[in-house]
Amino acid sequence: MQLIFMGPPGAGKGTQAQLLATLWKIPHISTGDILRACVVAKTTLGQKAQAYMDAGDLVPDQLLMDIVQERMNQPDATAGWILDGFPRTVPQAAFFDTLLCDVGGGKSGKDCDLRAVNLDVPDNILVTRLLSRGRQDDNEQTIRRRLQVYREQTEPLIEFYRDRQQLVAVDGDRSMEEVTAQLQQALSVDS
Ligand SMILES: Nc1ncnc2c1ncn2[C@@H]1O[C@H](COP(=O)(O)OP(=O)(O)OP(=O)(O)O)[C@@H](O)[C@H]1O
Ligand SMILES: Nc1ncnc2c1ncn2[C@@H]1O[C@H](COP(=O)(O)O)[C@@H](O)[C@H]1O
Repeated sequence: MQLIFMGPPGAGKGTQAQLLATLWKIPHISTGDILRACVVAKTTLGQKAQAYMDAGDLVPDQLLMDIVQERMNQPDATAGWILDGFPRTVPQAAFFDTLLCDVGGGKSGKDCDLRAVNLDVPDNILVTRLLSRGRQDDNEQTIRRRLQVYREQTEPLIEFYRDRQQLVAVDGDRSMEEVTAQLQQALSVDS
């Protein structure tokens, strides 16, 4: 199963991806988690990324492409994965198609079983959820910026995947259990 989880900050991507990846025994690959680990470890990458993350801006595409390329080449990523937080820009999505072609024996993202799940949640609910999550980038100013960046740079990917008939739209403004059930149904997996 090759899944991309999309949606605005606070939509529940990480929550659902973690749960379903455990259930389906495939890796949950969160670029945000990878970057936060690099910040904590004070790696060169973490030092480059921190200011962007604290401001609610996207980290430059090239850094993300390097991270994802390395991660997708690890042995546990051969049988499938849930990718959470990537791609987030049109250049990232184009890069990902090429990468899938390289690691997937010549089948590009367009031709493989990739599905892009979009979790839709209204802004007022997102802000409430994020303020109560209380991560370092969950203050009011950064949340507003992340939502703006999402609308400008990431939301266009919904049409990108819809045009390719790979989009699965799910209402994320439900309880966690209801969202999980919707996802299982939409992706036709019972367990
Ligand atoms: N269906 C839900 N109902 C209520 N709260 C939820 C739901 N799903 C997730 N949450 C809570 O909302 C917060 C944000 O969820 P989560 O971290 O999964 O979002 P995300 O889309 O991964 O966000 P980000 O892109 O900012 O990392 C968390 O505190 C989580 O517990
Ligand atoms: N795909 C990405 N492109 C650019 N920047 C990214 C990407 N994924 C994560 N980031 C940065 O990390 C924070 C937190 O990510 P979450 O997915 O919300 O945990 C994000 O605001 C970007 O600065």
